[in-house]
Amino acid sequence: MLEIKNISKKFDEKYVLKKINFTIKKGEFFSILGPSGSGKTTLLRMIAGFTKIGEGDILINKKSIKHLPPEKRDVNIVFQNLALFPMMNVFENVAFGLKRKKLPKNQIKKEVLEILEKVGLKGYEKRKINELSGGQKQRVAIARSLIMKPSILLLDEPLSALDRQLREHMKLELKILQKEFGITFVYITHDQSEAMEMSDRVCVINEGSIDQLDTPYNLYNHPKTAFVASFIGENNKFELVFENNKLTTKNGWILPINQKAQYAFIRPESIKINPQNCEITLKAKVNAILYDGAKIKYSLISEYGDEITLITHNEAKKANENDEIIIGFNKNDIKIY
Ligand SMILES: Nc1ncnc2c1ncn2[C@@H]1O[C@H](COP(=O)(O)OP(=O)(O)OP(=O)(O)O)[C@@H](O)[C@H]1O
Repeated sequence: MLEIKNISKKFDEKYVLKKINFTIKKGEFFSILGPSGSGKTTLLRMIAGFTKIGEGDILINKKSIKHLPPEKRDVNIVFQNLALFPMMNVFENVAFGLKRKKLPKNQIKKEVLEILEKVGLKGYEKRKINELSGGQKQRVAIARSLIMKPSILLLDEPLSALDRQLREHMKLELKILQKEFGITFVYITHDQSEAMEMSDRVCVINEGSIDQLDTPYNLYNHPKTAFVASFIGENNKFELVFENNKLTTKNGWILPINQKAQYAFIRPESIKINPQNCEITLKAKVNAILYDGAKIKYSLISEYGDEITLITHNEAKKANENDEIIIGFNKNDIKIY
């Protein structure tokens, strides 16, 4: 339903977006993920109509929206700073768009009360915005957008101001609301775990270009570039040297791969302690251990001096600090770029 066609954008003679192409399906939870400055907000503002589309076009339901003003685009946006009206109470904030549409008073009341119940704010109608917690403000902002029943809701880092626990909770709530309303979400974030956990598909942007557009599963298991391999999830990264037909790390560990490459990656959970039957084994020393209940993270130094992180999930501790251990993994676990 939303097509981004060959979009490029220059600011001060420098391209911040380069030939961006993708299509978003109706009802999809779609994230645009990238580091700070990669061009995410610029793209979102073009969809919303706040930044002029330079080269390329944007289509909603096959019609170009290039020349439509923001209010005619059937999209709504939840800003990072929420942009709520501080002088109005919760009811008035949520009712704002419907009032502007001049709907009858009793219909506005009915719809506002319905949506407030859905976002868990029943009974908060008369509260002032500054009398709400961060999570409650967030829900008002979302209710205010959802009530307009846009085809597409754009969300620009909407959870970034919340503390960790609330953010975790709101991730789940957002996902549930999105499914319930069946609205297409375009979600901007620099936080890979937010994008991975909530999205149907994620578009990874790096320096203005798409590195990979894929499902969270494929981004994690089949990253197409070294950037995606290091940006998504935890990964062990090795810089490589190719000499005398041998691929080695800078510290001299020879990889069992007869091919030129610049980087190798091995996921921390692919590496085993004291393995039974792994194709590759190395000696390593345990430098430090981080325990968080669900997982244990071991920071190791291999016999060649390479730093390696190993993660086990919900298992008893298998080694202590300063222990000399054997670690192992299979050839398939090594991804090269
Ligand atoms: N109006 C503007 N004039 C000039 N340069 C701009 C303008 N808006 C954005 N830029 C530049 O374009 C680049 C992309 O910015 P953008 O805000 O889209 O990135 P982002 O990925 O959303 O980053 P963040 O996560 O930090 O918000 C940055 O280098 C930024 O400085």
